[in-house]
Amino acid sequence: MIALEQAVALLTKQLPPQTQSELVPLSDAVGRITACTLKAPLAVPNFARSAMDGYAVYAVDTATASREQPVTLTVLGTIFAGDALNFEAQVGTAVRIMTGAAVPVGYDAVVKQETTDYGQDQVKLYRPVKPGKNYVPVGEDVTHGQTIMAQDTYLNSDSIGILASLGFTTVPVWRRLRVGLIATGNELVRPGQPLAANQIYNSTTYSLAAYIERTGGQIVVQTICRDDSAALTALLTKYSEQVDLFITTGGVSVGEKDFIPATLAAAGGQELFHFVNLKPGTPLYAAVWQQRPLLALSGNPFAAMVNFHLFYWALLTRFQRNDHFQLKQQRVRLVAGEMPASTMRRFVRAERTDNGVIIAPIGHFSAVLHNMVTNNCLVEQAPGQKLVAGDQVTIYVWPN
Ligand SMILES: Nc1nc2c(c(=O)[nH]1)N[C@H]1C(S)=C(S)[C@@H](COP(=O)(O)OP(=O)(O)OC[C@H]3O[C@@H](n4cnc5c(N)ncnc54)[C@H](O)[C@@H]3O)O[C@H]1N2
Ligand code: MOO
Repeated sequence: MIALEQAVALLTKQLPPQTQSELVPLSDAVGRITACTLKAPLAVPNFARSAMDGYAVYAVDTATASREQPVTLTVLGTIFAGDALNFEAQVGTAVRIMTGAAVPVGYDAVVKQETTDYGQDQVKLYRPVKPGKNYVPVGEDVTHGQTIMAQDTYLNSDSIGILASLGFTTVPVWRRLRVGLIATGNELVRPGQPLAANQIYNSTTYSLAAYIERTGGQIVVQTICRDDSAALTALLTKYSEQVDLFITTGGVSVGEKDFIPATLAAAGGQELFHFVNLKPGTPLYAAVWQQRPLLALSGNPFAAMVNFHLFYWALLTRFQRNDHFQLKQQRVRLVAGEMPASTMRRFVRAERTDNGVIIAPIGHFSAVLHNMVTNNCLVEQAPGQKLVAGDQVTIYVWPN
């Protein structure tokens, strides 16, 4: 049986970094990765502006100002944010100015109004200011031509505002990872359809689709396939040109209908591994088919999610060229709960809190899904290791 890390390396090798980019509207770019270096097409601000409501002045005129002996300056007029400039600055004068308004060329400081008499035609200044005080120079935030984002930068919510401040309306990003999701099993029914006797709703691919779409992937197809080689081969053939990665669920164990490995072999697929040294989800299978990786997850819903987390984020990280998508490992304290030893390396669902991680007393079967509402990470358990409260443990946390 292959080791987990070896299996991850074998599979990720089959999905090279994305080389195709696309332009997306700025409002759709959050969560995407820049496909080239972005440089500032203008300075921000691109005019010198006031940081305060007050009076634009020559700093030198204010040198002797004090409460007892104010300096009096003639006020040439008022400028608001957005106004065009029509004042000629002269020594011995001031202009009433509001925050964000352009400072007329010549003035080199702004006296904030609280240290004046708020005069309209003439203003008394009670305190000196140094050149540059309350004066925002061109390019205080960004200079013209500055590299604002390197290639392969993850665009967070703040990045969108930064690009808006520079006038971007579209952003070049790497194209999405296109995924085909196929749930196999004669017992599976799509939510919305009536359940016949002994059938269940397909749940796993709904979680997978939610994770994939939330992190910038595109679901090309999400469907149920009967336990039938011809049907599976037909589906793979139909979508192979449209996807970068196939993910299937079920049909990989040793049961008589566990037909995925045999189907792939018959269709010319090249097996990468079958059965990985982990629990749950041991019968995990992967192959390359028509130059595309196919990851076949265990059928049991929680086992499938463990399989998914341990492999998908590594694939996405490489494909989208950014560590944001990595499954993060942390060492934390197990504050409550325990787990008996397992002969195999095991991943246990747990709840990460501000104080440490908690393993619930029940609900650890691989067909149990409901408690993933509150469980939000996996705790690693080495073969033969018992987990008890107080232990330092390694947890795996998936990206947002
Ligand atoms: N004789 C043995 N039997 C089994 C072994 C074994 O080693 N020897 N391994 C068990 C383990 S461990 C697992 S995990 C499962 C994995 O089997 P498959 O991956 O082939 O999955 P299925 O048999 O198709 O399904 C298992 C279980 O999960 C339900 N299921 C499947 N797909 C979905 C879905 N999309 N949504 C919701 N539920 C799903 C399915 O109905 C089954 O109940 O094999 C054990 N057996
Ligand atoms: O892979 Mo199974 O879910 O280990 O029990």
